[in-house]
Amino acid sequence: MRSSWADSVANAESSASASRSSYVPPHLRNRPPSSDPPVPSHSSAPIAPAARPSGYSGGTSGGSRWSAGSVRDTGRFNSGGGGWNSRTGGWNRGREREVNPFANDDDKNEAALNDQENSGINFDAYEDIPIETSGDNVPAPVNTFAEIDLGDALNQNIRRCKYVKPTPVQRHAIPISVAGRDLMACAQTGSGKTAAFCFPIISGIMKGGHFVQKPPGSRTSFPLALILSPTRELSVQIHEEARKFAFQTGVRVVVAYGGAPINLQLREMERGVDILVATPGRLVDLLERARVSLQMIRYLALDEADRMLDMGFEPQIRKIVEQTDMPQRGMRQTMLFSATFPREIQRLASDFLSNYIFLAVGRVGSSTDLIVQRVEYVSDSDKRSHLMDLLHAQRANGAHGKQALTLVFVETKRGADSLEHWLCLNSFPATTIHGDRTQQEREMALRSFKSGATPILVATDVAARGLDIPHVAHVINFDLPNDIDDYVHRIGRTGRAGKTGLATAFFNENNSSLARPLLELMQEANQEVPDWLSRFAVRSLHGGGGRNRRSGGGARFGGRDFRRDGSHNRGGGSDYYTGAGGGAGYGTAPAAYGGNYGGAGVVSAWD
Ligand SMILES: Nc1ncnc2c1ncn2[C@@H]1O[C@H](COP(=O)(O)OP(=O)(O)OP(=O)(O)O)[C@@H](O)[C@H]1O
Repeated sequence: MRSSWADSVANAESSASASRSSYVPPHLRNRPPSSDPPVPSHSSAPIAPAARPSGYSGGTSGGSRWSAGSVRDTGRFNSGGGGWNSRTGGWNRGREREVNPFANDDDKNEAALNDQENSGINFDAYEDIPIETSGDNVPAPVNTFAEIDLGDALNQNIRRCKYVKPTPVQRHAIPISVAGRDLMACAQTGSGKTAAFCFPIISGIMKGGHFVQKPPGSRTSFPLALILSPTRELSVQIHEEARKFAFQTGVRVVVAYGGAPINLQLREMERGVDILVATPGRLVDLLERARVSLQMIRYLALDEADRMLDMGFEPQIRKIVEQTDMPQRGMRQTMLFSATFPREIQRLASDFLSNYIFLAVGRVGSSTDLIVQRVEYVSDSDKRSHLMDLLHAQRANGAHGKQALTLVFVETKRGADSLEHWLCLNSFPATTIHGDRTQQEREMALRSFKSGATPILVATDVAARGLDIPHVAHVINFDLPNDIDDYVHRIGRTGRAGKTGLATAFFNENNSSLARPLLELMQEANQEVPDWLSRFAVRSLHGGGGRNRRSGGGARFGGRDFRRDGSHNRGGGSDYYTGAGGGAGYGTAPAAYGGNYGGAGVVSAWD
């Protein structure tokens, strides 16, 4: 497990001195020392520097400071000699030892072996999931990892991770990406999307031999792949996973995110970076300091892509993708992944993609039926005592402690602190994660929760997406979100990788607008819907409420590629599915979309 940056600071001196003696600059790692400037290999790459359109790198003198450092280096790259593409043995061929990312997993692996943690994934739960693909010449799915030539080292890591066979999204997405195609993929929470975008990237870099490193003397790094995610914790998690997948492949993965000392991250990057995992804010900072150039990017992955392209992030992402030296679409491979993909976001996302394949595993925006969903009518003033009842019942059932973590979502940061305080006063050890806490506190809270030391985590939406925390048995929506897709992500912190989970929501009049989408979502997942919720849904419909965007819609399997809707390139009109299953009233006003992000006192911890 990754330690917090505070730990890193504490360890920095010792590790720095330990590594100093054995440090080999990246550009010298796998070949005899030479004075030749480095030249990247483009042998099988989809992009050649010469083919890059002019102008996008801002390559004029006095141009954008974003690319100032890299423009100079472009010339150096292009003018150098060859011999740089023969790095196959990875870290161990150099003098620097690669830290074994599985080392801390030894105990966990033992336990996993016993309870068959990963190999015991309940694949039957996924077998009858409907799958939709659209686009030109969609590569055929595979049934086993062995059917795809991912490379020996990566295959070995897949075995180390105890992934016996690919999940449905992996079966479809990996062959598509390995074939070099752009992809917009939507698959349920906890269904293995991280590996679905990491494997093709790692394998592609290994096969291409494109181990570009920065030219000697340059302080600018030139990653080949960029993985962006909306939160610091998710970036850390993707980095941890990717490091496992990339172990001994020669592919080096580095993470950069806000709230942590940038110098440590810069130092890591200076040691070489093939895959950069980052939050957008920190990446912009690195670009502005000219410490990273995106001109060698051949793989771009956006995790939680719909969040990355919503109102809060879209300008930053556009800046990163369209106004830096990153190769244009078609010249790089772009992969977008999420469990939810509203149609209007699909439309925005298509700006970043070229001749892409759309993949939906399950209905777009649906929740998995591995999660038992309960909704209870609780007035605001009763919420605390109701929560207490639930927690007491859990404790009485012995369902508390290390094997059963409870994640409680609230609306505001202040609300999170106050609920945590109250829980602790009532002898329920709790901690919080939200945007007003320092990054060190956030990481400590997450560690304490994961370890079971503090089995209740009170969180704002900063913990809603992507976090893969084993043993979260219960997600409680103490305050429901305004948006049904946020609900889908929140409850998706349980019921992951084939395991079952429980989600309880406290509903009252203040959540009326969510009644209808919630009811539909629950019906679709074969959940028991209380009569009173149906009445709320009907009332909200007649009263003009229930206006809540849906990711898909449709009676049986309505999640689909927006391109299939004949109206997709018509200007104006509703951007929202109405759904064959009686989705009338879902066409929310554009102003409402994303309106719950970043509002005063609401969610502000997005990085
Ligand atoms: N083929 C596999 N076999 C067994 N376990 C797997 C496999 N693929 C992924 N997993 C495990 O499943 C869990 C969920 O994976 P992951 O976090 O990638 O889900 P996700 O689809 O990205 O979820 P979210 O939508 O919440 O971000 C992880 O613990 C991961 O290690």
